[in-house]
Amino acid sequence: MIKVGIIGATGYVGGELTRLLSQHDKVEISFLDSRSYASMEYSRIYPNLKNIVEEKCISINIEENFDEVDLLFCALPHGLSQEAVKKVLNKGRKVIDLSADFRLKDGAIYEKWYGVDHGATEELKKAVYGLSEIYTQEIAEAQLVANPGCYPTSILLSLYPLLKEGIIKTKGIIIDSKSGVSGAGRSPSDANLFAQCNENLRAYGIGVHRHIPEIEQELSRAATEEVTVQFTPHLAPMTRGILSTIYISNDKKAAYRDIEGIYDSYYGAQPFVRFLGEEEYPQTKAVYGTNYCDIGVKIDDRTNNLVIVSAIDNLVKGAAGQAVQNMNLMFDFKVDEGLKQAPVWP
Ligand SMILES: NC(=O)C1=CN([C@@H]2O[C@H](COP(=O)(O)OP(=O)(O)OC[C@H]3O[C@@H](n4cnc5c(N)ncnc54)[C@H](OP(=O)(O)O)[C@@H]3O)[C@@H](O)[C@H]2O)C=CC1
Ligand SMILES: CC(=O)N[C@@H](CCC(=O)OP(=O)(O)O)C(=O)O
Repeated sequence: MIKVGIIGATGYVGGELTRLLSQHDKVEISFLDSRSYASMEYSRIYPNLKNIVEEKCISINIEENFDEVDLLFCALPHGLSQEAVKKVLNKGRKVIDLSADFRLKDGAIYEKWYGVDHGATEELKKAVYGLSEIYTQEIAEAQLVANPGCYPTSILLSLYPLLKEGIIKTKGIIIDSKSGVSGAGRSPSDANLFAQCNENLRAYGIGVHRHIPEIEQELSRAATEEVTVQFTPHLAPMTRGILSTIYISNDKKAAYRDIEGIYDSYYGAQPFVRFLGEEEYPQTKAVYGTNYCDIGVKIDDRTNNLVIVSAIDNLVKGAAGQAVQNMNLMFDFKVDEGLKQAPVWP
């Protein structure tokens, strides 16, 4: 049994971490930190957890509360967890940060894309990028895991194996992703008002979205050469889910059976990546509330394009579920412990 604490526990990602951890047999939640709701019962904020999570929120004292836990989850907006991460590492404990602060290996690239200084570049060197199925061994040995972004998770699980095995081109990759509104977090904003999201679909951040350097960093590692991508995210009128559709011209003449073989060798023994083949296409409802990532592939001989589609739940595989999966790796628990829920349907 390990003790964990969550800071930023009242955000959507914190809420999802609490839901998943409340069902994990090897975990005891020590504290649920909140600035805004200190002393309030947690289930007043997350009514789905009534009679399941009895704790009240507290505003933690870093020095005292960090001594209680084996692992800290940081689910704060970017730029806010660096001091906490430094303290946890100094105390020799483990931490999983769900923000973008430790994902980019180069602090200068973080500063360019996020527009804020990086205050923990030494700690950055210790961070392991937490894409569970790809960096499994490094994550198991890590003290600091940088949990991937939601869009990057859906994209990298699809593309990393194919680039690593050299079966697709590194140039001209086009990615079109659609996200549910919970991807924007719980803080209200004009752009996320119901009347403006419902029955609406819109692109945003074309060529400037903050996940571009993260996607390119990891695809370049896979390909061992610089990879650039055309990435367009869209806000879709749904609560959860990301559907990514990726287009690459099939100039290397990849055959379906070779692609299937590569996915099978990377994910055949992994519980959460389901390869659907070339006849079935992933859909967000089929992974809703779960840690699954569904992937499908179509080779279009008429246009000479390879089209890859992937679906995840942004709050689970795209955030809290992948973090719990990483915790399982770090503490040598079964990889699917606490994550075995089947998706709801319809
Ligand atoms: N939403 C998603 O799908 C995903 C989110 N992420 C990342 O996870 C992290 C948390 O995201 P999410 O839960 O969606 O965000 P939310 O905005 O829903 O929650 C963040 C929480 O952080 C706390 N907080 C503490 N200090 C501040 C501050 N100065 N400003 C704002 N909030 C503060 C707030 O709780 P309180 O006031 O109670 O302390 C708030 O509830 C972010 O870094 C996000 O980018 C990663 C992958 C997917
Ligand atoms: C729909 C929506 O707004 N999505 C968010 C996803 C951000 C996120 O969660 O990513 P980080 O963890 O890297 O901050 C966005 O596009 O900014």
